Amino acid sequence: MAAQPTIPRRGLFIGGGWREPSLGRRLPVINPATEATIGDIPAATAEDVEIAVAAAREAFSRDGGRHWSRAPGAVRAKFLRAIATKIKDRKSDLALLEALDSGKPLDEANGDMDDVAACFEYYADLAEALDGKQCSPISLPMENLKSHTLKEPIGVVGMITPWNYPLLMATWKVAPSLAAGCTAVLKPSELASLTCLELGAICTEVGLPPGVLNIITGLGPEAGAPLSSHPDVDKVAFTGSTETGKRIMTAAAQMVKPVSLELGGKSALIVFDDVDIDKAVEWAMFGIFFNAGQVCSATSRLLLHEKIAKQFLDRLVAWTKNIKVSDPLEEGCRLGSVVSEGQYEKIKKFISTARSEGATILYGGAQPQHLRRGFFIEPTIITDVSTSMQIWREEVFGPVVCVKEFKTESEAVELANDTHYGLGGAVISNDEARCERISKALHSGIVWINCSQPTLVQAPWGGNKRSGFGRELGEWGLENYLTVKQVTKYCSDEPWGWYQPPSKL
Ligand SMILES: NC(=O)c1ccc[n+]([C@@H]2O[C@H](COP(=O)([O-])OP(=O)(O)OC[C@H]3O[C@@H](n4cnc5c(N)ncnc54)[C@H](O)[C@@H]3O)[C@@H](O)[C@H]2O)c1
Ligand SMILES: C[N+](C)(C)CCCC=O
Repeated sequence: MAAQPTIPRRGLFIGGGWREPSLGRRLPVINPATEATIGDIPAATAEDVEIAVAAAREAFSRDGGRHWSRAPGAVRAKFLRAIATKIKDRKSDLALLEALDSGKPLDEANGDMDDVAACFEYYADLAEALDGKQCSPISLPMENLKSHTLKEPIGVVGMITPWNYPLLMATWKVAPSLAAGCTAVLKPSELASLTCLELGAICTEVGLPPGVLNIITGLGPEAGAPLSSHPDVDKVAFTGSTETGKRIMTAAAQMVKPVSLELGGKSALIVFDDVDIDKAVEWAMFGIFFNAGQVCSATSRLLLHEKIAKQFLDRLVAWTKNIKVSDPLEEGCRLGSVVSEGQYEKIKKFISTARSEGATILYGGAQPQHLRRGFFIEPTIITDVSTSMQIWREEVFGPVVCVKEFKTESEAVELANDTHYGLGGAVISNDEARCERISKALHSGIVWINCSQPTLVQAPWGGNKRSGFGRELGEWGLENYLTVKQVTKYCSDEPWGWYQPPSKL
């Protein structure tokens, strides 16, 4: 097992320095795998939001923006690359903090840190490329007018993020917004904020100009709500539950403030009868047991062709029994604890409701026998599910998959689309044409073919329907933080000629 680190005691990161929260309150940090309190984080309130937003505004307009918001992208790229380098240098201690804070296996947390560094590097490249995209001419059907566009940073961004990938979800917003020239106030989830606070320490080490990134920790209603409704925040970027997303959107609407919303999901994985069963089983497991199913795009509804359903489920159970469920720091752990007692109780309730509604718990459904402390839930497979059951309709956000059989391709598509969500979807089949058809038929922002979950920083990420709108990652992620200005110039020696000039006396 990895050695337990000392949990750094941090304040709020505002204006390039650390501040105690105005009301002096702190929130406990609980290791969900042991239930032990391992540290605490500051609890920001509206007073702190005020100070953080002012710091971000001052940094945005400092020296007319010469050092940040209007500086060449190449200047900002230098800072983003320096942050990436520090993340890599500190990879093992950041991964350890992430695992202790969230309960995810250390191997997964290490992978997350690689993704964080790659994201900062990717947006460093895009910041540089932005310089070459300025002053793009617009083709016009006349000679006397010339137009071009400027891509400008949207301003001060409020960012509110969840706990399932604490530093990675924050990075998906911080890296592109800083690349664009915005300044930001980040409010990570109160359930897992440690690595985001360490990002503050890294910003200091790389000499990021004060106030460009501010990080305030605290509860949603106390710190998140005043941030989302603050009149001096130009845009709110949110990742979290659909319920909170609605609140954010309502608050932002009062100021006609743009929002991007990355919300929940109930994605389906469709498996046809022409597949290599074991290969497909492993993707089905990765789609729902990775990060204990606490993944917005988790393929939590498994649709099996009736001809292979029995054999598939037998193999799925056999493979699932083989998952190492343990303390996240144990070598080879593949399923850690869920993030908190609240989530643990919520997931158990979903399972008991499924049972009481007539579904069968084919495997799992309880706390593992060998782990009596910590918020662990066995990987759980639920069959005999009908489309009216809660387990089919609602996001569990835990290691729980529900299974249905289908006969035809159109039935599979209909079942997959039978949800208010529209984040992800996946199909496994050896028939390429069928996979193409299904990728077009699924009502979702992401489709995986012959896999589930691989995520690339270059490709757009986001959902339709109640999974939100806007796209993160790739060049779409940068556009989220840019506003396009049209500049039009009259360039003729002739007068405009609409009004009669006054007669000369
Ligand atoms: N679409 C995506 O890319 C994506 C990625 C990760 C997670 N998610 C979704 O996130 C959810 C799990 O995360 P969670 O439990 O942290 O979500 P949550 O909505 O409870 O919390 C998310 C963030 O919002 C804050 N918050 C809570 N109430 C608020 C309020 N009234 N005003 C402003 N901020 C408030 C929280 O403090 C936290 O920082 C799941 O539904 C999951 O699907 C989506
Ligand atoms: C693709 N990842 C890395 C699992 C991240 C998904 C983000 C949403 O939960």
